[in-house]
Amino acid sequence: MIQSISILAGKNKVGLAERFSEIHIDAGEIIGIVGPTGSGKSALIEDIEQLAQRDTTSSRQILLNGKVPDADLRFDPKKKLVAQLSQNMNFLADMTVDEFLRLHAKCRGKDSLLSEKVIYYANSLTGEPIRKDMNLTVLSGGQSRSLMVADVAFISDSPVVLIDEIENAGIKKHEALELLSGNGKIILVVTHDPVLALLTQRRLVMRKGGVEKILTTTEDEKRLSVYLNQVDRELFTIREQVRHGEEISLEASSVASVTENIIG
Ligand SMILES: Nc1ncnc2c1ncn2[C@@H]1O[C@H](COP(=O)(O)OP(=O)(O)OP(=O)(O)O)[C@@H](O)[C@H]1O
Repeated sequence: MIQSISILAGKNKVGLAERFSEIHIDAGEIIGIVGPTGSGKSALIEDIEQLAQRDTTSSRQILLNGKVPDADLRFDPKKKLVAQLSQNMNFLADMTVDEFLRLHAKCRGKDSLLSEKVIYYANSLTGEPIRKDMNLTVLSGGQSRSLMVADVAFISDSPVVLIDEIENAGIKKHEALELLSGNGKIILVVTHDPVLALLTQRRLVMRKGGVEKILTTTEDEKRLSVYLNQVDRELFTIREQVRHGEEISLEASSVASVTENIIG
């Protein structure tokens, strides 16, 4: 059981020591990773994925539960630490949702009845209903991502979930993060989307290959996050209405509350 991971500082691209000694992340925490292109976001994630022991370009060291991890955790592909979720991922298998989930549960040594639970929670993240007899290949982007999130939450054993570029994934982002972190996973979100970035508890700011700053989400940012989430949820609803060919009414109560704030 992984209760925490610790990142012990290494060096940035120009060989300077990073300005922290240790970043301790507990299970259930949501951490943002931000920074411009080439600033070292992927390299940091790779260090965590490989459980780096001062043997990567950054010279960082990763501890699990405060200790140096066993070698089999590093090299056994079945004990993968990090599950990845990204906007560009799609299912390719020609099987139904239920067949896939049962097979995945079986491979992981879990009860195949989990399939029902995964579909139930996936449906709470998307506006387009997912049925168990649907073929994976016909799922929309939003349906696929919702299913992946729920699958990672309940079937995959990976204690760390990396979320990369889900800005336009067509799912309820707040609920997706809650579902994953509520299941005791450590969530790393690489994003510049304020809706996601401000939902995190801390943001690691990358620059020149090193962690330059660690920002703790302020009370102001938390308040802004609540507002942005409301806007995001309304956008989600309106997008679904547009998708279903409906007319959009400004008077509809859910839309009005947010638009009042925006257009006064
Ligand atoms: N600490 C480091 N020491 C040496 N090289 C590094 C370090 N961190 C990153 N690099 C190198 O710098 C390059 C850019 O890093 P990386 O791909 O991690 O950036 P990124 O922020 O993920 O960029 P993008 O947003 O474009 O995906 C890579 O070649 C990587 O190997």
